[in-house]
Amino acid sequence: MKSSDLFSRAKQLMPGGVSSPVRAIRPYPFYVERAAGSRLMTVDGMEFIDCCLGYGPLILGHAHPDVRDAIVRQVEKGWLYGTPTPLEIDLAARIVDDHPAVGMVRFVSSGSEATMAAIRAARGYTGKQDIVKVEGGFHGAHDAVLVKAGSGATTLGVPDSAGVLADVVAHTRQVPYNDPEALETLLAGNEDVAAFIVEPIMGNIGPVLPEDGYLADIREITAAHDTLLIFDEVITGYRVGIGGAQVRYGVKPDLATFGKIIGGGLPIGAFGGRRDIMELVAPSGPVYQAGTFSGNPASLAAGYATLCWLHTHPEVYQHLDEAARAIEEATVDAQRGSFVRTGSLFKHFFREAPPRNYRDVQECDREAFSRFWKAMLDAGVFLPPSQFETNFLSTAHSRSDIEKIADAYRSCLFA
Ligand SMILES: Cc1ncc(COP(=O)(O)O)c(C=O)c1O
Ligand SMILES: N[C@H](C=O)CCC(=O)O
Repeated sequence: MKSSDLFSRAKQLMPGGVSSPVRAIRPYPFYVERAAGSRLMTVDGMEFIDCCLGYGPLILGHAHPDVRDAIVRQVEKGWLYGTPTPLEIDLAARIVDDHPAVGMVRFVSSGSEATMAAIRAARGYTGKQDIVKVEGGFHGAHDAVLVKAGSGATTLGVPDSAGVLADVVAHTRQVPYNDPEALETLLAGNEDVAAFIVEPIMGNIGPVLPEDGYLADIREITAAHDTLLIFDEVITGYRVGIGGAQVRYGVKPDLATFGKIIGGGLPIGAFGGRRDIMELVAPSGPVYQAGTFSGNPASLAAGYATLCWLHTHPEVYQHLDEAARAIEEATVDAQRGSFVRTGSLFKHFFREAPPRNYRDVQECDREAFSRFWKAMLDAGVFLPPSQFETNFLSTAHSRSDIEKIADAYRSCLFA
């Protein structure tokens, strides 16, 4: 069956025809039959260079042999036990060793669960009720954070979701990114804030980068007001380097959340941080958190294989950075717009100056982005289909892939 026919059938069976809203490309999404390395192969016989990479987890590309072998080895031994496994100790130790801010970690099944539980732990620890998030920040699809949420929520025009109780979101305050004064003002006027949750590099409207000193400032401000700082590293964890943004920028949050890369492409999430906070999580403490699939052996195996590979090839972060720079160089003469990149995260914004925050990103010319995105697809490059999502590179992108992506940028931006 062709993609168009599959989508017609899917729409009869699933809301919008998809399992996650960002996938509902118009007029219909392409359906993937298989993937390898940097490529996606569709049921229609098309092949695309993939710069979406499952929205970030696949830093080693599709079906990396080490990760595939680890999954197969695990699956041959069974894939759900409902008991502890040695693997979870290995992965926990890896994450704890790599992150000075993380003394203990709990595995869950998604990034959404991780942020939900981290917020609960912060409330349990502080005894305070409110949280602060950044406008345009995306921390998954649970009630407390679906307020001015980035990602698909903004792309589809529902940054404040229907169905979320007003009483719940009354406890979620907002500040603009890159604005430490706004945070200081808010915390000075509200003593009931348990945590400030922030993507250290905004990945769900961007990337939008932290200005010099911003992360250190918010560390200082939150500490001064007895508010916990939560870094949501679901995208940045192992993406911007081993140790994520907290190591890269040298700022220690109280709690951190992970997902994506730590599962090597299988479902996972984790939250961790200071031991005195994490000790409050059940069964050692009263903050309840649980899950049938938490610490799923196949996900742990895929994640551990991915992190081991990154540890034995630390030079890849430099290579990925150079690859993204090569793409940027292809856009230097762009008549309009701005290119933002850090490591293997990159994006061309249809706005004169690089955005500093959500309000800036919303000024982008979305129609121009849509035309550009379609032209890139026609040129054989699949980018996430929104001005509000980050593009990714993987270690599977060859020099020739990067040249093709750069050529496509050149022709599609100037077309
Ligand atoms: C920064 C961030 N936090 C949390 C999430 C939620 O993760 P998941 O989709 O695994 O629930 C995402 C992505 O969706 C994310 O990008
Ligand atoms: N931006 C989201 C995660 O990072 C995209 C994933 C999704 O919503 O399906």
